[in-house]
Amino acid sequence: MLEIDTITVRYGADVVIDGLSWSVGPQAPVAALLGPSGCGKSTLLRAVAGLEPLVAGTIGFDGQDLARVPAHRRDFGVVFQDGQLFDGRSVAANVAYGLKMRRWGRREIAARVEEMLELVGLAGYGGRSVREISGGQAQRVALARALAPRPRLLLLDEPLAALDKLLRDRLAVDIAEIVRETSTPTVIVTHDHTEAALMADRVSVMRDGQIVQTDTSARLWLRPVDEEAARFLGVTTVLDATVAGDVADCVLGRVAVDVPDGRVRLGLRPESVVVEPLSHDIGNGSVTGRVLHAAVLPGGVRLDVRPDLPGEIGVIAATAPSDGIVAGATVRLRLHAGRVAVLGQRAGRESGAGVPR
Ligand SMILES: Nc1ncnc2c1ncn2[C@@H]1O[C@H](COP(=O)(O)OP(=O)(O)OP(=O)(O)O)[C@@H](O)[C@H]1O
Repeated sequence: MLEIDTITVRYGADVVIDGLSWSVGPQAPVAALLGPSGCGKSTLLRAVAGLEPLVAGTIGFDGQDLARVPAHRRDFGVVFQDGQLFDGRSVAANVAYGLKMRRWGRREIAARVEEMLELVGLAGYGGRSVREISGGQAQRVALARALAPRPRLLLLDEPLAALDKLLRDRLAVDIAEIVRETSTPTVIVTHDHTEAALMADRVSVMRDGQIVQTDTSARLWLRPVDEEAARFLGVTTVLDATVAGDVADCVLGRVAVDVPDGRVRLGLRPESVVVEPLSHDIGNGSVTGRVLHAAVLPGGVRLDVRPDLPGEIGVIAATAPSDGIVAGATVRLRLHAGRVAVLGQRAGRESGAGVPR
């Protein structure tokens, strides 16, 4: 569907997209572009939309080179961070906008607007002014407006960034369902991993104007391509380890992994390290440590632990299943198999066994 081939985009002398190639195909029609602020995500999206000129390379859609197709002829729907609704107009007039531009008939427009408002859960809101709706509703209206003309591709630029976390996660799931229901291939730009995982079939990590990794979110968490990607994806500690027969051995003990024998680097998030009471002698080469800080969160306890190890390993972020463990306690650390990332390795062996898909 979407084929981006070695494109370069510049703002003045600054190269923002640098020889980037990327594609979105029918096997994974909802794709997320995930990356830190300023890496070029919006610029890439704007280039696809036809809003930024290319210095080099090509963008094609369904085999057609888009070089000479202006933005309004691409049949792509775009939703920006703040929706950019037409202020002072009604919800229905906003959704109808693209249809009027395309000279749809009155009755067709009315039916399509109603259908779209139903789809985004805003049936009955057509007559309201967009000043009288909430931020979440405004983003739904923006989505309805973008989807109404049946675009060939939907481009979402941080569509939920202005909303609070709870609403964001719920709307992310809703939007993912809506674009699948309408079979609209979609590119979502975000810097939020949860949003990317909730919405997309495939996630591409972007850095300094380049795509550094494309994978399912499950593989991305377990096999980040390098330390920078791992840290961006929530890894807090990186340790050297040696793998022999599907077991990685590191200073914090041993853990099952699914990579070939040899030296590797493990990436640990708080969920990768589980804290047990000292009385649980779990063997397996586990180490002890002292809890520096404990915070009770809805999903368990988040801890900072200083392991009883020589050398410069530093403080480890860890989790405990219940809140009996307090600052000052001496505890045992256990690595959680299946939640430890291995850096710079492709997932699994031939079968990829043991790696969630
Ligand atoms: N119109 C512009 N003129 C000059 N420089 C720009 C322009 N738009 C963006 N840039 C610069 O290009 C780089 C990439 O910006 P872009 O908005 O694509 O990043 P992003 O990954 O989408 O960031 P964010 O997540 O903060 O929106 C940044 O350094 C930015 O300052």
